[in-house]
Amino acid sequence: MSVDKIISNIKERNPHQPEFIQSVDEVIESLTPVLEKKDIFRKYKILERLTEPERLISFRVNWLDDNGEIHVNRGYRVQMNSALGPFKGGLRFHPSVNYSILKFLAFEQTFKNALTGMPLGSGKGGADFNPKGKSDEEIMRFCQNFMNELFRHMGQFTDIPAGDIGVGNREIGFLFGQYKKLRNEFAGVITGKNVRWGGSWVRTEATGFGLIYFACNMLSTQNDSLEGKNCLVSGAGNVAQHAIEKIIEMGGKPLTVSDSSGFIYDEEGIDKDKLKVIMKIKNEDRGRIKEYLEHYSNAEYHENKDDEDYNPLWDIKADCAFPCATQNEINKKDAENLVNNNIMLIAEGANMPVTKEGVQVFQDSDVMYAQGKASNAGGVAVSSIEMTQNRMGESWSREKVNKQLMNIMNTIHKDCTKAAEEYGFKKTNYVHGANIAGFTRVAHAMIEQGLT
Ligand SMILES: NC(=O)C1=CN([C@@H]2O[C@H](COP(=O)(O)OP(=O)(O)OC[C@H]3O[C@@H](n4cnc5c(N)ncnc54)[C@H](O)[C@@H]3O)[C@@H](O)[C@H]2O)C=CC1
Ligand SMILES: O=C(O)CCC(=O)C(=O)O
Repeated sequence: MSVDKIISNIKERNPHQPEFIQSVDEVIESLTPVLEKKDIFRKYKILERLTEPERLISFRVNWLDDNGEIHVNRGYRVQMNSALGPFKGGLRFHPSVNYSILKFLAFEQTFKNALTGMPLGSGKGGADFNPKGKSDEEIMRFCQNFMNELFRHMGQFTDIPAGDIGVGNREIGFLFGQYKKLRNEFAGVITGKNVRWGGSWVRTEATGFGLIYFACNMLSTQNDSLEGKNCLVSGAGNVAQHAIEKIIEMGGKPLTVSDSSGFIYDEEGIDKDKLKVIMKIKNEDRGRIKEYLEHYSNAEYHENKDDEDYNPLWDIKADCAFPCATQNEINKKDAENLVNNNIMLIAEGANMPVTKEGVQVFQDSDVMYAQGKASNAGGVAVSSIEMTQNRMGESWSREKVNKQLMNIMNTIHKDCTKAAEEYGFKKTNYVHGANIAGFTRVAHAMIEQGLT
């Protein structure tokens, strides 16, 4: 069957799932030469099998709000692919969550987890629950009721969830507590746990730190570094906060931070003290990023407007851009603005933050561009390190884990450049490199394990 026919079949089988189709489309151009060169991948129908989850779970989550009113949400787990290890990937709590979003995330996770070189299958889950404005007690009740069903499908050798948008340290605590209660076992079944009770050092920071380690690798191909570079960062959550922390440590200057209402532009740069303020606003007060102005009135705040067809954050002149908020936050016009303003490097902290048309703009330019599959893989890599520590009953030092994270990001960078070159692409074409390297690793495992 031709590659085109494979793709049209996948589209027909998954109507009304635009994000999922987008994520599949994004890998096709990279994989076409691989599928054409290696018959075996077509014979074993690897692409068809990779795009069909091994298992889809959907369930009702009832919970009581603080006024005693009952609410009903929908919970999900997409168990995507277990060729390389148990299903592994985060949980997202956001009103937009549906099968299309979770299947795109789980599909990307397959490539990403393969790239880490660790024994990790792929999955993703979550609920269409909006944590915004909920009390701690409401969040706890929601997490407990979510786990009342999910626990049946998890296990340290089966499926190990973690956090994602709307699921941070607080939620992981409530989810783990309920799992422990239901199963009567203290096991490494969730990652991102507090270091005081089974978590790993550096897991909280890992995605943001890993992103910046990867970007440093990209810059080093041009004999350059982050020192003195102006950086645009979107998001203000886990990934954005720790990306900013590492940019500062590497001598760069973060200029922006954002949430779903708008963004802050601080021309003088966000330093360590300002980052502490952002962390307090977001992690403790659970407030809006606009509150930054109450502390630093020199900064500018731009409120999102419905009628704007581009995001002015991406039109600020800078050297590097790190989208760390959510999918499709950079459209074609944003991508053109970045390129026209001579951005050097874009590395994704978020999953699929650039639309298909935006990706094309980057691919047609000279800008260095890395997709999240490669550049944000540090989070799941340290999750794997947390799982290893849990199984061994050990707790490794912060320095040891951080060093491993750095080594993993260096290796992913090397593997991407090698795979791109092997198939005749430019060495620094990280899009093709990551897709090919991730695909071939998981494809061989699927073939070797037979048609299960
Ligand atoms: N937490 C992790 O370890 C990993 C997260 N990711 C990805 O990174 C991205 C961010 O995740 P986290 O930081 O964990 O979540 P988070 O919930 O801690 O933070 C998300 C941030 O994005 C902002 N945001 C959400 N929608 C937005 C919008 N439409 N416009 C602007 N800002 C918006 C939120 O206000 C929040 O500040 C997601 O794409 C996630 O899938 C990727 C790899 C690992
Ligand atoms: O650490 C994990 O298992 C999940 C990380 C994740 O959800 C992601 O890489 O997008």
